[in-house]
Amino acid sequence: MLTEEQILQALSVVRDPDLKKNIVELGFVHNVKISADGDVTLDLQLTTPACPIRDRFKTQCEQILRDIGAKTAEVTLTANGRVVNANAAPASDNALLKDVKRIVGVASGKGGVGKSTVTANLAMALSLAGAKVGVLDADIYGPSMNIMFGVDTAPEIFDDRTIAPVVTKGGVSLISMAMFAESDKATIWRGPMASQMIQNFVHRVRWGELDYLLIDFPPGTGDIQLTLTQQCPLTCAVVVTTPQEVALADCRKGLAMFDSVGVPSVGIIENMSYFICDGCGKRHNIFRTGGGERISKALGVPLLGKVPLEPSVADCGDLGAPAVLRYPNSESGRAFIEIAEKTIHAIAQLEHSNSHVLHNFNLRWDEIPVEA
Ligand SMILES: Nc1ncnc2c1ncn2[C@@H]1O[C@H](COP(=O)(O)OP(=O)(O)OP(=O)(O)O)[C@@H](O)[C@H]1O
Repeated sequence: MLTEEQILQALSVVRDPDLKKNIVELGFVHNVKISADGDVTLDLQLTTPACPIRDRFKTQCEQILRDIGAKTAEVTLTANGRVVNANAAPASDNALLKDVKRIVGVASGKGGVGKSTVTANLAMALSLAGAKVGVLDADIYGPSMNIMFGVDTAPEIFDDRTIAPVVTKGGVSLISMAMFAESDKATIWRGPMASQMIQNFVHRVRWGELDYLLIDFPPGTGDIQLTLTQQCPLTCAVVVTTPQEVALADCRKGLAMFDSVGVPSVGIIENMSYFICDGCGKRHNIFRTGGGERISKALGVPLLGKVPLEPSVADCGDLGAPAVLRYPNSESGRAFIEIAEKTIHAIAQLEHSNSHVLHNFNLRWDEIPVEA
């Protein structure tokens, strides 16, 4: 007669390649039941229903249980307190995107330039202009879109493993990596897991009918970003920068990354361009000026607009409503509205030009000179 101890001992050879520990020490094994006839059932609790190797885990564990003498073995996969159907037929790859008219990647060559802030405000400005808009927060390093939109509800996950986005104030459909992480724990999305998760978000979310789906990219131009450009059927991209030389150099890398995979960049957005003092009303250029124009001219990618550094922009991020919704008449609010109009125009031009690749920088994205 098998014991629970023997079962756990035997299953400890199954390792999670991402977490580099075995499934018993990771606490994945629950509800071990051994019948008088030697039938064994147990639950295997996954960190995500989208675990890329969940089927392999199930097969491997059931085989081990039979090998050590179980008459029959049944492993039930669970995640987030629900049963995961390992054999559920996956939704056909782009089926749920069929009513999404355009997918726009929002990227930055480096972190901290305000890419997420710009994505949230651009989405809201497009929505306020009457478009149906979705946002996929794929910033695996610091998903923050749920905070920026003041959303704290979890999305509904259906039996067929599709997900319903959460609709924010102002009517934007939102899915964020943050909704799938425990808020009090640092979640490290490792390469393959992050990539699988992003694929699920793109292909398993019931986006419904959208005019624009904005994807907030992780900052930088590494492998993850490149994979994302290949996984998402992007219509085009916009790149966010600040006027600083160091940010501009990275902005070129971002543009060249999209170029290298044949995704046209329709514009550059310069954030934190200047500061207007609420005391003296004077405009202060904190960074050097003209950077956005220079890079736009050099690479032939339109500058969609400049957003000032304004406390209300940062405040809205903290308080859960994009500035353009709360202060549409502020300098930054007006800048975001203008940027949204120019983005609509740039995408329409791209669609009418019928050309897939607008630019040819003749630069390898990882070999960009540092000078702007
Ligand atoms: N125009 C602005 N005026 C004032 N504060 C801003 C502005 N743009 C961004 N910020 C603030 O700067 C900080 C960084 O912005 P954000 O998180 O959007 O950057 P990011 O480029 O997405 O960062 P990362 O991708 O590295 O996480 C935030 O605190 C945000 O509120």
